[in-house]
Amino acid sequence: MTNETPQVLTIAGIDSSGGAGISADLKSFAAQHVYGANVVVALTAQNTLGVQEVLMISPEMIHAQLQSIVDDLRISAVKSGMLGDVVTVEKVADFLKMNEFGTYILDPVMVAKGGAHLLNDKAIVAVKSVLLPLATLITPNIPEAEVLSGVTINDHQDMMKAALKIQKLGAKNVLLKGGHTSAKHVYDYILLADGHHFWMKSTRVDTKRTHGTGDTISAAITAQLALGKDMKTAIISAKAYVDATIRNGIQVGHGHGPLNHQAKVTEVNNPEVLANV
Ligand SMILES: Nc1ncnc2c1ncn2[C@@H]1O[C@H](COP(=O)(O)OP(=O)(O)OP(=O)(O)O)[C@@H](O)[C@H]1O
Ligand SMILES: Cc1ncc(COP(=O)(O)O)c(N)n1
Repeated sequence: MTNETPQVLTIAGIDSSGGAGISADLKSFAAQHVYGANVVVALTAQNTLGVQEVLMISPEMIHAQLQSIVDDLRISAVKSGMLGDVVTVEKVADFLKMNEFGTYILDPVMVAKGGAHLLNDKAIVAVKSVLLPLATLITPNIPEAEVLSGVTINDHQDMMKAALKIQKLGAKNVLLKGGHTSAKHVYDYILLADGHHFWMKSTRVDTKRTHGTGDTISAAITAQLALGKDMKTAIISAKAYVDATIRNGIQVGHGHGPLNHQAKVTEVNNPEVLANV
């Protein structure tokens, strides 16, 4: 057999301005040299200023898309992003249980940068009970980790406490992203399945162009795992990639602009990896 390009799948929403959601995922997959398929669960009328409209796709149409994928493609890793409502969350959970993909990355997208809610309250409960226990890795940001764990996060100790609680809910590995602070450095906390834990530290980029950072890093991790990397290496490599896309910004729109997926990753983008902070 010839060298096959890994095939990965994102299940998420579409952002019409191309910065977040499925658009960010596909750009991130392409940059990691894997083939990306996409199942659309929601259409959003969205730009860098905010989300103007959301249209959920019917459960039947979501089912049909998922079926089309498994009937033909050979998916080795799946990630999910914006899921919107309970029916969609349950559909995704059923699909994951029926097909053993091995790797499932749960990005528990709840609120867009502009403040729009992309997951309703009942669906948050469903994510916690049916999707979280299926996750190889969950990638909450600070507000999402607070909702999932019930821990209010004010410092590094709180991040560790929240990640442990989330792992106890069933996710094997946890990446708690630290973008939502105003400190000079950003610290992401990683708790692995075997209890090993570490921090990734990088210098904060003073920019509003951070639309889709969460989608981009979780998609890059999905791709790296599909390429055969171990969890720690996949996370560090994806972090360097997202750092490059933030640090080499392009000017699009008037609000939270998108990332630059053409950016080259260099030494500068490697995070400091620390056992303790
Ligand atoms: N201003 C910044 N400078 C450098 N790195 C950043 C910055 N903002 C976010 N990051 C990094 O980007 C990644 C995503 O973090 P963040 O906490 O913003 O996730 P998110 O809120 O889910 O993203 P989004 O909602 O925009 O999709 C993390 O690795 C974080 O450290
Ligand atoms: C369809 C879709 N999926 C995810 C996000 C989160 O991204 P961000 O927090 O950067 O707005 C979004 N805005 N839109």
